[in-house]
Amino acid sequence: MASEYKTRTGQEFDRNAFESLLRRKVFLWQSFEPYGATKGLFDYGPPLENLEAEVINIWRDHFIRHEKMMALKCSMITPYQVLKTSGHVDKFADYMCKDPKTGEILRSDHLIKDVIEARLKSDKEARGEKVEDAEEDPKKKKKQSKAVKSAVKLDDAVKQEYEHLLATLDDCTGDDMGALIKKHDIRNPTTNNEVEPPVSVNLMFQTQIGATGKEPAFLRPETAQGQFLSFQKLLEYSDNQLPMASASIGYSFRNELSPRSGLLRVREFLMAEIEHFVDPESGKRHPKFHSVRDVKLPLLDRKTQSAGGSTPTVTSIGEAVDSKLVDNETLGYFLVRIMQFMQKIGIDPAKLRFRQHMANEMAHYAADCWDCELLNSYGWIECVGCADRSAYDLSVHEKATGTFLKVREPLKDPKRVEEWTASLDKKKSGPKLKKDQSKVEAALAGLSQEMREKMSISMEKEGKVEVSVEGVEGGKVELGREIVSFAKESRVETMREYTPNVIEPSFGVGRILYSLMEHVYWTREGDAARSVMSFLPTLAPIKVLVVPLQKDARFAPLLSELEARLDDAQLSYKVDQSGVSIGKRYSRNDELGIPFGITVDYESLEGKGFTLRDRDSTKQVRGSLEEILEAIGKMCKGKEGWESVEKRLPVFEGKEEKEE
Ligand SMILES: Nc1ncnc2c1ncn2[C@@H]1O[C@H](COP(=O)(O)OP(=O)(O)OP(=O)(O)O)[C@@H](O)[C@H]1O
Repeated sequence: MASEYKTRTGQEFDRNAFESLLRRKVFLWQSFEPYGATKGLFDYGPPLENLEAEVINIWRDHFIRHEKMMALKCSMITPYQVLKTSGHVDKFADYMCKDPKTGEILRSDHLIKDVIEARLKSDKEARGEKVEDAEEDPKKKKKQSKAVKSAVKLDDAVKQEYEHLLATLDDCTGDDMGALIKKHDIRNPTTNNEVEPPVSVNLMFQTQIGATGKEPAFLRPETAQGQFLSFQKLLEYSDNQLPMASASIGYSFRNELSPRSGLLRVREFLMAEIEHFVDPESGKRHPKFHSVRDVKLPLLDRKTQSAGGSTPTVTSIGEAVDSKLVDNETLGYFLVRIMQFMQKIGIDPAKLRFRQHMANEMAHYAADCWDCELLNSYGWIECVGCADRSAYDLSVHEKATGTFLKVREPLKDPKRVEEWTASLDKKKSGPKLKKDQSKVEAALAGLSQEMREKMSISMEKEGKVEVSVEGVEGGKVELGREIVSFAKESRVETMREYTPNVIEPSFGVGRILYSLMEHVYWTREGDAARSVMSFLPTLAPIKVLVVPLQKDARFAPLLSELEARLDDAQLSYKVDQSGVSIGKRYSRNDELGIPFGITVDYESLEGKGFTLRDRDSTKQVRGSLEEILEAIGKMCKGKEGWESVEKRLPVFEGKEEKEE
């Protein structure tokens, strides 16, 4: 079946040819190859390492500099207690099923989804309906074809049940999935073996700090927790002013059960995360929202998805926020800025959409959540998650550590408040409560106003109260009026205290890089062997290719001068002096995505300048060294395009391209 996924020039995308280019040009490979390669771990060679650095530079400029964010570098090794409090120890897990005969581990939800989707697809084929095949992962297709060998028509009721099952799979517990696997006879598609019931496996890599083993820790699964725990320092740095945002670029680690699809699901990956802290009572407005109000975005909302649709509606962010489709201005502002970043690095706008999370995909505390998805040959892939984490993280860390993680700001209009107080007479309570004293104090401090009022009435009537205290024998302590007293007091409140809410755009750099590489890949018309990586000049890993026309010692002084000038201009370059034809040299460097080529020829020796070649059009112009360097410099800064250079400098009718 023809792939739905096309290259930028509308050609069929050939994943094998693309992957072979990535290998040939050492963009990336599986880590530790001589030892048999480790799944889910990749090494980047020079082209990809440089590309990543360029993308990160643009990210820093686009977000950190432009939005005045506070860049942070927090530790990757994270104590157990931090991730226990954040909920990762208990909840950051996936269910797996084991094929008992082969030992293969399958992620339970992926297994169910793959098998049920295969059955639905085969039902469509049996009914003679068109099968949409955006997901062209060959491994997945192979699994699907193994799961269902020939087209089988399903009962209407079964079909409906399957569709419902897929829509609610995210809500399933491990036991639910176990029951589904049994009920629908779901087996390992590769072996057709029955699988063992789902078992929950935490995705964090565990380690320990120091040699005693007494301080368990994890490699962080996200950069966010370090940023939350730096909150008070950030607030001080921003002169106690909200909104404020921090940003962190660093590695995260997830022991994925079944890493697959190359860079898309790996075990160690670079994240770029922003935590934007905002006053919840401000309606989460954003001071710069007016500047993006009219920008249109492709939004695939919840309602469309529940009706089985997958086509986004192009809407201005102003309308989307006004209609509450997007919950608030801050979230909306970030969706626009994410799209603008993607455009800046050369992502194909037709292969980008924002998908709203279904209610069952969001964390219980999240107010709204949108993923920026990029289309590549594996389908639509989440590359940036943009979530409203509300006040959850700061609140839980404050509760667990007693550290003040709130904002305190003066009230414009101080107000008189009446409050019930609960005071312990420590001199008298000490001898009675002994080691439980501090626990009782904490329990009294945690009593609500309503509770304090009720207790004051009990105290009045009975002369004693019973207080629930965590960590004491029996969980309760009886306190008499000689020890504790309740009173209604009036005071003037001058400060407001609140826990900020957090909007978090979280970028997976590897997924973006992979999608970008697919988006810029194409082959020259009529010659599938001549592939090109059309990286924008602003982020191409190498900016200039220098090619002397032939191997000739007379070119040496000019080449040295050229290299010195390129170094001076801080332009990365590669000199290709190999013996092959100039056309071949250009062709093989097009695969590295080098946007410009300078040819040194015999006329150059006579002081008649150099030719400058544009990778995408293969057109050439001629100019002096000054003119050429100026043009390249401007194009690499995004200040000028090739079309305008072509108007300024005389076009050169070179014969290099034909000299294959
Ligand atoms: N195993 C992984 N390999 C590569 N990138 C990842 C991986 N897990 C997450 N990411 C990236 O980090 C970003 C933020 O992480 P987040 O926790 O929101 O992902 P997620 O919802 O767990 O992803 P998924 O549902 O695909 O596992 C994702 O949008 C993605 O780009």
